Parts: sequence; C-alpha cells; structure tokens
Amino acid sequence: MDVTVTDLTKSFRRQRVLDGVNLDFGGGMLGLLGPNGAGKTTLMRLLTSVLRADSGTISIGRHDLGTRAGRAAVKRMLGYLPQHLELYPDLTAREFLDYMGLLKGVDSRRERRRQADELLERMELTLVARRRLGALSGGMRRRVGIAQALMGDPRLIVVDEPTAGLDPEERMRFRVLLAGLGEQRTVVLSTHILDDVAQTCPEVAVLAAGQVVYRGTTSGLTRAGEGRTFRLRTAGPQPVDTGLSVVSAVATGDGVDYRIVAEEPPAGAEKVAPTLEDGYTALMRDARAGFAGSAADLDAQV
Ligand SMILES: Nc1ncnc2c1ncn2[C@@H]1O[C@H](COP(=O)(O)OP(=O)(O)OP(=O)(O)O)[C@@H](O)[C@H]1O
Repeated sequence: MDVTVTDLTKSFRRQRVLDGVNLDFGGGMLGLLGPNGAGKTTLMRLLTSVLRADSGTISIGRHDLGTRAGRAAVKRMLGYLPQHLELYPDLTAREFLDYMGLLKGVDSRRERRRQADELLERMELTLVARRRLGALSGGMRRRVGIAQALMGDPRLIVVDEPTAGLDPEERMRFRVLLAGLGEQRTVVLSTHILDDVAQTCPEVAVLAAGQVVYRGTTSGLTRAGEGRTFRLRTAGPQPVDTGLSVVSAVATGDGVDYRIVAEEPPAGAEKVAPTLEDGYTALMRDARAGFAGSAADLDAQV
C-alpha cells in the first residue's frame, strides 16, 4: 500500500505542529522517530483521518484523504493502535474484537467470529478470550489493541508507541508480531524505543519540530553517527563539554564508560562504530544546528 504525504501542515491554535511534511512509503515497516512534541502522533492521526489537515494532501493507494469517498475507502483498509487505546473494561476480548469488526464494516457475524478467533490465537490470547478486559495485564491489553487493529484484515497498520511500559519479554514478543505483520502489509511504527526500530524497521523517517529531517534506511541513520561516536573510559567526573552529547554512561566498578557523540573526539576517547542511538543523536545535533542531512545525504555515506 503506497502512502504519499505532500506539503502537509497542521496547527493547533497558533502552534504549527506539522510544517510542510513530505513523506513517501510503501510495503513493509516504517519506523517513525522524533523527540517529544515533534508531531508524530499528529501525523498518525492525520494518516488515520482522526484529524483533518490544514493544507497539503495524503493519498493512500489511489485514495485521497481530502475527499469523503477517499476517507471512507481507506477506513476499511486501515488498522490503528493509538497511544492510549480506551478498552471497554466490561467487555471480554472476544466481544471487543467483534464490536471493532462491526465498526470496520465486517458485516457477517460468522466472519467476525472467524477473524476474532484467529487473532486471539495469533496474539496468544485464546485462554483469556472470555475474561473481561479490565482484568487483563498491561501486555495482554496491548495485544488486544493490536488484535483490534487487525480486525478487517487491513493493508495499512498504524501503531503509536505500542511497546511503552511493556516488560522486556512482552516487548520482544510484540516486536516479533509487528515484524510478522510487516511482511505482507504496510506498517507505520512510532516509538521512542530505538531498539524496536533497529530490530524491526528497515526504513525510517525522523520528525523534528514538525518537519521530516531524515527519510531513508535505518542503517543510513546509524551511519549518521559514523566518525562522530566515541567511547571514553574515565574514573574521573563526567565530561562537561557543552559541545558533546553523552548517549550513555555505564558504571564499571572502577570508573564509568561514556558513549559520546561529538564532532571532535574528547581527550582520551576512542572512536567506536555507531549504533542507531548514536546515529539518531548525531542527526538531532545536526537538526538543532539547522543543517539536518537529507536521506540522500546520509544514504550517500555508504
Ligand atoms: N489536540 C491538540 N490540541 C492542542 N495541541 C495539540 C493537540 N495535539 C497535539 N498538540 C500539540 O502538538 C505538538 C505535537 O504533539 P504530538 O503529540 O503530535 O507529538 P509527538 O511527536 O507524538 O510527541 P510524543 O513523542 O511526546 O508523543 C505538541 O506540542 C502538542 O502539545
């Protein structure tokens, strides 16, 4: 399912939240990254027609979200897991999925039952299918959230921070589920957990201050940290140079291992290969300095 976003703007009161967003993506998984307040959720709400744009266009397949007919057509091929999904605590998982199927236009009761049973099985929820949603754990509720997004067999799936607050095992399970979905569909995954993107998304877009500051491969974003990522082992105090970004600090017992992104190596530091976190940090430094690299620039660093 090809999605094309052109010159999209959205303001709330006088605040310009999306400021001329251009973005293309097709099948597979796209990671959507960016700092708090960058506009990721707003973009997802526009993609899912929860909100309307002030200007610009979104086309999904051959449908234009600016038209009523386009929105109606897309609704049937879309699955959305919002950041905060309200589940009806008194419904069982199976009843909730049935209800969501109905809202998505799956008119046949038998077909809704078939889809719900298949999804409950796939999300490993069969054993709790008759339990009230209010009595499920956070991880189970999140899996019910993905299951409801998948009712109606959507070709485009939009998920907003699905693994926040999950324990490591649930998170891994969730990642595997998402990666499986991306095999046959288009999945947009917004998250702050870079590891989730590194593990599941071959492609990524980064929003900052309402604009796309990177669109390209995830490995290309990692390479943005190349030549600028250093490790500094010190028993002394934290390096306090304002010109560098400390990505992590690990206490080793006889000192601290700092991972640093900077244009120049701090004294005593050794250059190391970047991770996605380092590349993202380097990109954000560039974005703040006002010379963010385009996808073409970063991908050219092969
Ligand atoms: N309905 C709304 N009314 C007013 N302001 C809003 C509304 N929705 C979002 N905003 C503002 O728009 C900006 C972008 O918010 P958005 O939730 O899209 O960012 P985000 O990138 O998803 O952030 P986070 O990573 O913190 O979830 C924020 O400053 C937010 O306060």
